[in-house]
Amino acid sequence: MEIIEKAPAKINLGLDAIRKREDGYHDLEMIMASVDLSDYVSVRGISEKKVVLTTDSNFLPTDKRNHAYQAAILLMKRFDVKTGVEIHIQKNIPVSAGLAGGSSDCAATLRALNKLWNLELSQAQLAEIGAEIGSDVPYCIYGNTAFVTGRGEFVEKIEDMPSCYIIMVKPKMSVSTGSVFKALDTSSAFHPNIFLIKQAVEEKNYPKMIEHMGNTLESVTIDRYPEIEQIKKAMKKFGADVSLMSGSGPTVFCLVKKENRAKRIYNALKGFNDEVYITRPLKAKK
Ligand SMILES: C[C@@](CO)(OP(=O)(O)O)[C@H](O)COP(=O)(O)OP(=O)(O)OC[C@H]1O[C@@H](n2ccc(N)nc2=O)[C@H](O)[C@@H]1O
Ligand SMILES: Nc1ncnc2c1ncn2[C@@H]1O[C@H](COP(=O)(O)OP(=O)(O)O)[C@@H](O)[C@H]1O
Repeated sequence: MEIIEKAPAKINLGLDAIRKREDGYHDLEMIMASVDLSDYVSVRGISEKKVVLTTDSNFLPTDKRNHAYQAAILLMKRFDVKTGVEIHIQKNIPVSAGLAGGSSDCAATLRALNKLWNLELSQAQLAEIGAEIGSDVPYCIYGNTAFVTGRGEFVEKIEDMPSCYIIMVKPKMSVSTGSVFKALDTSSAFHPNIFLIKQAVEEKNYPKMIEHMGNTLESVTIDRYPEIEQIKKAMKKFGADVSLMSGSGPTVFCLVKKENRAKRIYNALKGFNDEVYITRPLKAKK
């Protein structure tokens, strides 16, 4: 039996890194939203007790460094599964981009294996297991628009973000999340008001949402890669309502309400960037 799970990318509409904790992680407050750009993870049971991972991407490890591989090994050990699995990742989300591609693949693998191995784990249990692999995995188990706190393990589903077009630019460089957090000084950093972004999303108030969107990590990554600021400015110049870096970067996204303007911005950005995507927010299944 083959099971295929969709693994969507996320953007951070708001990210506040509040303080560094004793364990080295940071306490965060985030508004996250899934977008319609997805990897696809397929799993197929095999009789031999092993994990075999393949992918169509040249940029991914296929061994224990892969988050999907780690998910399979963790479930296998914890629930004493006697058989094995072949995992294939169809990769569409850019890697090390601030879009949580690896975490989403991990979450999709957990969901798929929960079905394949009849483990009957709840979303909360899958999220708890996923937190052992990465901070963004619990959110990726739930997906859609959410208010996320702690290290990333507390996830509260909220209303879908207002309908709009999202244009994303992935600059060439890759950014290590750990190195960005290391360079962050929370005492002097900008702290967006996440409560107001959350309120705006709940009220479906697009103007209020874009007014308050912000990301504490943005200036850290921009200090290292000033071209992120240039992309942000270009997006605004071409007519975007708001532009922001996602997560630890380097992907920059902008939002716009009107389709014709979204297409114009996409085409203008394509003129001087190789990797540009036009997409929309994913809607929660009712
Ligand atoms: C910043 C965010 C925002 O959505 O996204 P990305 O830019 O990675 O997409 C996430 O919090 C990233 O989550 P994830 O990529 O899973 O991080 P992890 O593998 O758990 O951690 C990588 C490193 O980032 C730092 N880290 C991560 C999460 C957190 N709350 N505090 C931290 O200080 C730690 O130094 C850790 O060693
Ligand atoms: N399935 C996967 N997809 C993407 N990256 C993965 C995966 N498994 C492990 N990784 C590793 O995780 C790191 C972060 O990748 P990714 O999740 O794409 O970025 P980000 O956390 O910035 O959104 C990279 O070093 C990558 O090699």
